[in-house]
Amino acid sequence: MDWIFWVILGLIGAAVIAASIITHVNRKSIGAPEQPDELEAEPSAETPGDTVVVDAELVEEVGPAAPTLERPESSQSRFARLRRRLSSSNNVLARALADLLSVDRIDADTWDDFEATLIASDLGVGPTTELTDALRKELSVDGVADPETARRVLRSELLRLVDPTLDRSLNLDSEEGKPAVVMVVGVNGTGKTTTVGKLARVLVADGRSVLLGAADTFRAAAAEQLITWGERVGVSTVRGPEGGDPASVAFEAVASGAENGIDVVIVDTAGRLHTKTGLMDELGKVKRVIEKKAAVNEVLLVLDATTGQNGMMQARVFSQVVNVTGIVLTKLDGSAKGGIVVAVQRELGVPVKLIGLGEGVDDLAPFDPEGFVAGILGE
Ligand SMILES: Nc1nc2c(ncn2[C@@H]2O[C@H](COP(=O)(O)OP(=O)(O)OP(=O)(O)O)[C@@H](O)[C@H]2O)c(=O)[nH]1
Repeated sequence: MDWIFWVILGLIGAAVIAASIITHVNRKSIGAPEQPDELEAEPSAETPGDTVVVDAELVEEVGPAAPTLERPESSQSRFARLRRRLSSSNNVLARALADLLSVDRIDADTWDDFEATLIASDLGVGPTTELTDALRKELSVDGVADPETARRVLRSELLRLVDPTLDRSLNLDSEEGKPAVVMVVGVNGTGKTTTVGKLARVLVADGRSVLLGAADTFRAAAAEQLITWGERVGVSTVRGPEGGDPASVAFEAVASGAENGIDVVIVDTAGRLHTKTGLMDELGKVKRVIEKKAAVNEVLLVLDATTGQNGMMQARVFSQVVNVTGIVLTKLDGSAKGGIVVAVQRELGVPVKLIGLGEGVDDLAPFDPEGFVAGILGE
């Protein structure tokens, strides 16, 4: 009966070899780069404790099901549409300014109301005082002597606060043979994944090749949501197993980007409360591990404009952990608090680079100070 045992053993062995060949072929067919099965990323000098086991077999790259058929809206018509929305979204500020310009007599109460409205729009105390002082000089007690002059002062003061001198362009210059890397960070539900999708679409329309990294491995649906965005805009997504190491997925995405000559890798990270130290440390690790492969060009902090001053706290903590290079202010369409633009820039010294004004694929625009102020003034 010994021979039966040896035949069964032989059959099992053959099945195992066949299964491993099929797995290998499948991996190649989705375009994942060849990686050693287990790669110990070298610990960097600055963070000797960071090691990450990159299990390439667990990370897969999912390509778009079909080439994208949609054509992005032209930037001109996108901006015109966004500006219309902006003027209605900032209606509290716009109304306060319009009220001030229309009263017959400006007394102490009128100024108090005006200041209260500016503060309620999240402009911050300092900028509110500056704006009010500048206007007080122009507007007489007996009302607006010359509404055109007042409006001009208002426009230039607002513009000065928003600061048109800041560099708001995305830095996408990368080393030869390496992709530019954009990390997208922020608390839960601010609009990170949506922003990654919209941004990928803008970059693809600009003629750049893009790869997405789903470094949100906590939430079951997060990677699926990113893959869906990737399919919409025609780019592939690197994902890992649920509950896996987010740093490992980010590393793999950047490695794949380098191997396949991709211009920009956008890494979506899990939403995390800025108050949870462990999660914030993990975010720092994701960035350091990426940097073992390529420099991180941009760390974009996504802030929900409707959360007001709480957004300021988030901004402070995130910028301590990862060096934030730009703010994406989402949901300005649903907020009456456009003043947060000024407050957050002042606080961090980091410019608002992009704004989200809706859930649609084309509802992301570069932040344009002149357009923003014109929107606030309802022009
Ligand atoms: N109105 C509006 N909704 C937006 C905007 N950006 C994102 N959203 C919506 O906000 C919700 C959350 O967006 P997500 O992109 O899933 O947010 P997230 O930060 O990735 O969420 P987590 O992964 O849970 O942290 C979704 O319903 C989006 O459609 C925007 O600019 N305007």
